[in-house]
Amino acid sequence: MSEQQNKGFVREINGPIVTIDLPGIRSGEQVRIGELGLVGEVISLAGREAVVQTYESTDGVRPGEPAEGLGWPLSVELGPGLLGEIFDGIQRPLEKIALESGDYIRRGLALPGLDREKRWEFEPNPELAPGQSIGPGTVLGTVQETETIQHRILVPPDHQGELTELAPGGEYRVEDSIAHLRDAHGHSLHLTLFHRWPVRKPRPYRQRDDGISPLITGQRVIDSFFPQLKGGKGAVPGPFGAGKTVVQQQIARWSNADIVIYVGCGERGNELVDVLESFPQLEDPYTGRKLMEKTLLVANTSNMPVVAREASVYVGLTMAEYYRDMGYDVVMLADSTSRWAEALREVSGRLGQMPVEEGYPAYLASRLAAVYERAGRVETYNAGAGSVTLIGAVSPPGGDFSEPVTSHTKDIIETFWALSKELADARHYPSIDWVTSFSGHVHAAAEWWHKEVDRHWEGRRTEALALLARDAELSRIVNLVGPEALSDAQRWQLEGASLIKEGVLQQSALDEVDTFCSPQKQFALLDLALSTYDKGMTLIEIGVPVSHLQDLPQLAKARRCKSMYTSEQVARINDLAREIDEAFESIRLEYAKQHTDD
Ligand SMILES: Nc1ncnc2c1ncn2[C@@H]1O[C@H](COP(=O)(O)OP(=O)(O)OP(=O)(O)O)[C@@H](O)[C@H]1O
Repeated sequence: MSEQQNKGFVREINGPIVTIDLPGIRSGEQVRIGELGLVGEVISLAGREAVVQTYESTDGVRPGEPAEGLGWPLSVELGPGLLGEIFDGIQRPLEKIALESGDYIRRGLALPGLDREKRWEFEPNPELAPGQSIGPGTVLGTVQETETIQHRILVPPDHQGELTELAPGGEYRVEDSIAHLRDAHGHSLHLTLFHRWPVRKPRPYRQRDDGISPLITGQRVIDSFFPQLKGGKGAVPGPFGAGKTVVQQQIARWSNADIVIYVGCGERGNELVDVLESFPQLEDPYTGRKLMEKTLLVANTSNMPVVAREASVYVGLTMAEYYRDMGYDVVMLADSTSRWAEALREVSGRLGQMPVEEGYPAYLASRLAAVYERAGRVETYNAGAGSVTLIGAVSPPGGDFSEPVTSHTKDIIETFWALSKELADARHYPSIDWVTSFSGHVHAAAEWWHKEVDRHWEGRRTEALALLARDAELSRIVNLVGPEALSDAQRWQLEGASLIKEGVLQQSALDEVDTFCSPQKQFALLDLALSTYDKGMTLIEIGVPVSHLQDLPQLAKARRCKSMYTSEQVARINDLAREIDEAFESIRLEYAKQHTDD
């Protein structure tokens, strides 16, 4: 990327959209606008005039003020020092900004994403020697970025040649040279611990990888009912206050991903504050270290215009792809893609483009698809597997899932966790509706579950969903004609469904024991509910009145045992299943005895 800078001037200002006169400017180029040097990006060109979307408020900028092209597209800095950081939508480190300019970001503030002074202990790759040919993905060495994450310093995707020098082990700053290579034209290039990458250009990889590994989130309704694979695309649509943020935070906190990237995109300030305050306190359940050691946050701050949300998703995605290149499994959470789409709407409106559905531009669907397309499990250049799982929250106005962002998202993703207002109102959390949610990964995930947990997993899941569907039908009858109209078998079906709802699907994020549930415990709870239901039904079929079964104290225990036993105490859940068996057996014997006595 050339660092040559072009100068011009501002012609016209229309909110965040600024027209500049700047000969030689290129489409997509990053620019600085006005005396303040506001950050922007060229979105269209007409001769020497360029239309720029600015990521900072243009209040006070006047025609005639200078405009400057930086010579490179909107890019992020990729290198050690990303983890644990909180960036704004254009990768400015928020904590450092707070130190420099207080709580408010001074407009035009140009702070690099990565700390220039910090020294990192670089360990060169012992298998490399000058004279070797190196290319995209070659590991030049490693840096221990945090206690748990080793940062592999890779040759960037657009570099290839002969290694002429590799720095010895020692402390280096991100701008220090750690290797030299000679390219095919004989030019000597030096490589540092970091490089820049344009955010709108997906990072390349060798090929897609079809390996199967579920993203275990510890949330039963997700893992056991609507599973997500690593590298998959998911959406969490939900009406106001139904629990989107909690679902995303639970995934960030408990999932078995190596790296978590949380992009708070246009959500209300207090929700972001909650994330920013709570994350640094959390512990990673897999390593016992601080969760922030494997996490980075991108947050649109309240003084950034709507348009800035657009960039933040690409900034997050590029960093996610970068860690994927190192062979890590990354989860990126975007909260929310609706607010992101509002930025597209605002820009297209200001450009006078023809609105299509509800004011959104015609390219809404293709932009959404292009964002989600960057997720995936891949074979990296250095032959390992890595993945980016992308999960976007969607906040449809009025909870209407037929609106454009939700409906287009639904066509793109593989996993749809639809939150329901009715369930949230009834305090059934997570309020993921088992009727409207779906996962395209069930059969693939079954392979893993059958091998690692229990070969009855897929069958049990289907039985549970069938019972829940039956419950919905029967509840309609009860609403119409009252419970008296139901037979004992039907009442037991309602009882079985309620065992699944309370004992399996409901899971409080605030319950210390139940907030995370291992796959083994998930299956044990599901099996407990269903085997209780099955055995009860055999008793009902020989004529035992349903009330005899409903009164059993063990049933109440089956509803509560998710919070009584931890993931390490699965054996206790199996003990309870045996206790219920014995109780049913004694009812059967007693009933048989009564009938012989009669
Ligand atoms: N799994 C859960 N366990 C316990 N409580 C929950 C759970 N999910 C949601 N809640 C409750 O619901 C409240 C609202 O959840 P949340 O903030 O995630 O909703 P939201 O859909 O993100 O809201 P908004 O539309 O405002 O963005 C939480 O503060 C919490 O009290």
